[in-house]
Amino acid sequence: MTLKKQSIVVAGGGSTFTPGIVLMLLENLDKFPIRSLKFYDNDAKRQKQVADATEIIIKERAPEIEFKATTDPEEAFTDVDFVMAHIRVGKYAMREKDEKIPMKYGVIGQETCGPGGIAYGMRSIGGVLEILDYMEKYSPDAWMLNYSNPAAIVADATSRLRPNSKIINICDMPVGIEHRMAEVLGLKSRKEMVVRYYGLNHFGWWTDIRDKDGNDLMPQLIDWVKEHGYVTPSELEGTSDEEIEPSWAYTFGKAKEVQWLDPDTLPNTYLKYYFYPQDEAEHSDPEYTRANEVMDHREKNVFSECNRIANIKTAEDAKLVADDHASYIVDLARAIAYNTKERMLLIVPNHGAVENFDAEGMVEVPCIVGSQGPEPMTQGSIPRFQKGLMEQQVAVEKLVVEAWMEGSYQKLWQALTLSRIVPNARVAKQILDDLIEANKDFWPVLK
Ligand SMILES: NC(=O)c1ccc[n+]([C@@H]2O[C@H](COP(=O)([O-])OP(=O)(O)OC[C@H]3O[C@@H](n4cnc5c(N)ncnc54)[C@H](O)[C@@H]3O)[C@@H](O)[C@H]2O)c1
Ligand SMILES: O=P(O)(O)OC[C@H]1O[C@H](O[C@H]2[C@H](O)[C@@H](O)[C@@H](O)O[C@@H]2CO)[C@H](O)[C@@H](O)[C@@H]1O
Ligand SMILES: [Mn+2]
Repeated sequence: MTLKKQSIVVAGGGSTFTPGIVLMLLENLDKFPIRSLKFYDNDAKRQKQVADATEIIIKERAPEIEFKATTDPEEAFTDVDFVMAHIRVGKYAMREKDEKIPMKYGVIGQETCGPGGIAYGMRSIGGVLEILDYMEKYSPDAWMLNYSNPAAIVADATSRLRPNSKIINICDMPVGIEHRMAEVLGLKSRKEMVVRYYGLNHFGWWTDIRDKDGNDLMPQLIDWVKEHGYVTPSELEGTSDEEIEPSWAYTFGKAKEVQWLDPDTLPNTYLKYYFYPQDEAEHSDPEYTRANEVMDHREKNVFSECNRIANIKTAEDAKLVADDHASYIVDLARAIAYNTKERMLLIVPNHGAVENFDAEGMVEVPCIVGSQGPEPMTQGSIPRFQKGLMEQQVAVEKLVVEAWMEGSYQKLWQALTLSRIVPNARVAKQILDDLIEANKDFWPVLK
């Protein structure tokens, strides 16, 4: 059967993750053929560096694909089937502030959790809605597959403000962890596992993991994780060929302490910020946070490699890589384009998938994905511990969205106060007032 050729726009063309997605798209042309690839960004200079390298990569590996990079929404969003979005409103300069401002008050600052995530959410909602609106104006039948963070807040905002839009919010953390689980189990690929999982984004638990024959893999995994977290055997032995930065190594190790809270399940790594916020604050350097690490490593590496490719005019020895992050979004696009019915974890309206949880909460659960989009799979009732945590966290996320919609200072103060990461309402207010000052070019005015 001949597969229909697809037209893609990557929104946030200047993202450090764009080259990985391009490479993954090129590696999958037999399963997901492409006729047109476009980049869209509101920072022409940043995007051009990635685009110049991409132009060379495409010329060498798939010259039949039409490629264009633009800052013009009409040109970008006209005649597309998929928008693959990963924008960062305020870029790393604002991520650094999200992380450092809470630290002034001894509170951990994080990209997607606690006060940092709340600040980022208040910037992202408008940017993501703008892109969604461009898509619906210029290509009303297209789907938007959105990685832009903080995915939990963005997903709640898009489901409330654009309830009929074809947007699916996604996260690569579960597939990143599943990749590690597969290594612990000695499997060739994470795709050999069938999982049950529930939670909010960056706030969830695996309840069941089996191989394709139905054999239960949980006992073996739990035995490993309670001792080593998600550090892999080869990392323990020092024989791993996957490069990992110290902060991620610490996170994967810390997961064991997170797992102890519920010995029957396996947790998402991000729960460490909610269970051990003081440990995280103590472990962080307020002068050099993850944003600094990313700017010094991933951003430098990706942009210097793109610039090198553009200078030597060949990508034959390119050192850019495609990982689970890229394979996940390409698999999702393929599932929709060709009705593959792949089982994938996605962020969707609950509507009963978690039986005893808010029907309007955006939950992360396994879904069967076909040309109509995701069909969530029911995960049953959840225990009181997880339900209590999720009720509190979903209220934080919904209050942020309401604060953005209504321009409400009070609701944002409530959101910060309700976050498990913030110790009390007074500290919440101090952090909020500093965040308002730092975000005056991005947030709606709060009254
Ligand atoms: N959901 C996930 O699991 C997951 C995983 C990895 C990265 N991410 C997210 O992907 C995004 C990109 O991450 P990164 O580290 O590569 O960031 P980055 O800063 O390198 O790239 C983001 C790009 O977005 C552009 N941008 C910002 N606002 C825009 C707007 N309004 N319209 C168009 N373009 C805009 C910037 O100019 C920049 O080029 C972030 O939101 C990050 O949190 C999500
Ligand atoms: O601090 P960063 O920018 O490196 O990462 C923050 C993101 O972390 C998760 O994505 C990881 C992923 O889990 C890992 O397997 C690998 O692919 O790197 C990704 C990005 O570094 C998380 O899911 C994202 O939401 C965060 O933005
Ligand atoms: Mn994520």
